[in-house]
Amino acid sequence: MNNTLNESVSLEDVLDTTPIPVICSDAVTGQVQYVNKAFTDLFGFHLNEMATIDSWFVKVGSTAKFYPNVIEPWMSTGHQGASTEFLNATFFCKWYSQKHISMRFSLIGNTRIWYLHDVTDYWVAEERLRARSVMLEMVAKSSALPDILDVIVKQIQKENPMSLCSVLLFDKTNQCLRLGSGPSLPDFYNDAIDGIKVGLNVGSCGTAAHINERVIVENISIHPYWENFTELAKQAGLAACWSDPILSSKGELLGTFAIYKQVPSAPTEKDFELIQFASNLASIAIENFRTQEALENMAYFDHLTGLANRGSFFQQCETVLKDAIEKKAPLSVIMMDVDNFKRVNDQFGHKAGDLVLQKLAQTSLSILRRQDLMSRIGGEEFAVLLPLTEHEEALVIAERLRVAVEQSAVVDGKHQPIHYTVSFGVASKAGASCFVDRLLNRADKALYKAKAAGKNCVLSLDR
Ligand SMILES: Nc1nc2c(ncn2[C@@H]2O[C@H](COP(=O)(O)OP(=O)(O)OP(=O)(O)O)[C@@H](O)[C@H]2O)c(=O)[nH]1
Repeated sequence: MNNTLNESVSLEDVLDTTPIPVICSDAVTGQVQYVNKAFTDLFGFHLNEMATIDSWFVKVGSTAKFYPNVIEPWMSTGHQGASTEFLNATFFCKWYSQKHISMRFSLIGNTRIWYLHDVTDYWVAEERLRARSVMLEMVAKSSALPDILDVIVKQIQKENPMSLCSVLLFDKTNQCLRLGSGPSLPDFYNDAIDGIKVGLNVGSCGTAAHINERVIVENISIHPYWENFTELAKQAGLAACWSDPILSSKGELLGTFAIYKQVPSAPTEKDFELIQFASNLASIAIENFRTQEALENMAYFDHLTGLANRGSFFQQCETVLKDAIEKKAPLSVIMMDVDNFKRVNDQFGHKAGDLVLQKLAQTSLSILRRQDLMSRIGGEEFAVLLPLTEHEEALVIAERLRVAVEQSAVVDGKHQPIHYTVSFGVASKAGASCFVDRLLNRADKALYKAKAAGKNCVLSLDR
C-alpha cells in the first residue's frame, strides 16, 4: 500500500497504531496486502504467512466451509463498499487458542479493509453467566449430580477447546476419589481413575486432594506425581494435567476439578481463572447434592447405626409384603432386643451403650443377605425383614445372628471388652391374607416369650 496522509505519515503507520486488528486485501484477487501489528499480536500470523484472504479464513475458521458458507453470504449483504452488519465468528490463532471475533469490512478503491474486534472476554463472560444459570436451574430442580457436573465440564471445554476436563468426587469413608464427570476422556481412563486413593504422588488429582492445594503438572511423562500412571496417561493421549481441589463453603474437600492437555503445557493467568470458575461452580453443585443427601438420610435412616429407621422400615414392609402375597412367596420377620441394655448403660456409660448398638448393626449386616432389610425401630429394638424366606430358614438365620452377637464385643474407653446378648422373636407370613402390623405383632410376642424364657435365645409362637 502506498497511501499517505502527508509525506511522513502513511496509512500503514496509522493502522499499526490502532488497537483493532486490521487486514487489507485486494478486492478482486483476495491477495492479502497488509496486516497491522494488532492483528499479528492477536492471531500470530505475519503478512508473509498469508496468501489470500479466503485461504486464511479457511485456515482459521471453525469449519472447512466457513468461507463459502458464512463469509461470502455475509459479504454479499454489504453495500456501498462496507458491511452493513457485524459478523460474529470463532477463529483459531496460530498457536491454536480460540478467539471470538466481531468483524466488519470497508472498501476503499480496490482495497478491502477488514476490522477484527476481539470480543473473547465478553463472550466468555456471557457464556459463564449462561452456564451458571443453567447449572443453578438444574440444582434447583434437583437434577442428577453427574448431569450437572457434565454441564460444567462441557462449558469449560467449550471455552478452551484444547482441554479435556474431569470432576472427581471425594469419598470420605474410603479416602478415595470417584468419577463425577469426564465425558471426553476415554472410558478405560475414567475406569482406571475411579476409586484412586487420595495421597502424595497419586497423579495430579490424588495429590491435589491430599495436600488441599492446586497441582500443576506441565509434563506428565517426567513428573514424580505421575510416576505410577505415565503409561495410562500415554495410552489416553494426556500430556499435562492441572488439578484444583473443590472445597465446600466450610473449606472441606468435596473433590477435584482437572484440566488435561494433549501436549505438555503450562497454564496462563486466564487458565487459572477458568479453573477457579469451574471449581466454584462444581462446589455449589456438589455441596447442594450432599446437603440434600444428608436430609434424605435423616428422613429414612437412623443416625446412630445407619440402618433404616422405623418409618421407612414400615413403608418397605408394606411394599414387600404386598409383593409376597401377589407372588405367593414366603416372607418372615425377626424382632430383636438387646438383653439387659440398661445395665450396659449403667455400668459402662451411655457412649459405650451407643457403641454396642452400632456393633450389633455391623455384626448383623455381615450375616444378613443383600435382600434382607434391617432396621432400628426403637432404642435397643431392631427388626429384620426377610423376603423369600420360609419360617424354618428364618429361625436358622436368627440363631446365626444370636451366636455372632454373643461372640462379639465392643471395647470401652478403658479398653474393657463389653459382651452383650440379644433375644429374638420370629414370625412368618401365613396364607394370603396378612398384614404388616399383625406379622410384626406376632414376632414381638415371640420376642417377649424369648425374654421370659431367660433371654439370649430365638423363639417363635410356633415353638
Ligand atoms: N446408649 C443408649 N441407650 C439407649 C438408647 N435408646 C435407649 N437406650 C436405653 O436402653 C435401655 C432399655 O432398658 P430396658 O427397657 O429396661 O431394657 P433392658 O435393660 O434391655 O432389659 P430387657 O429388655 O428386659 O433385657 C434404657 O436404659 C434406655 O435408656 C440409645 O440410643 N443409646
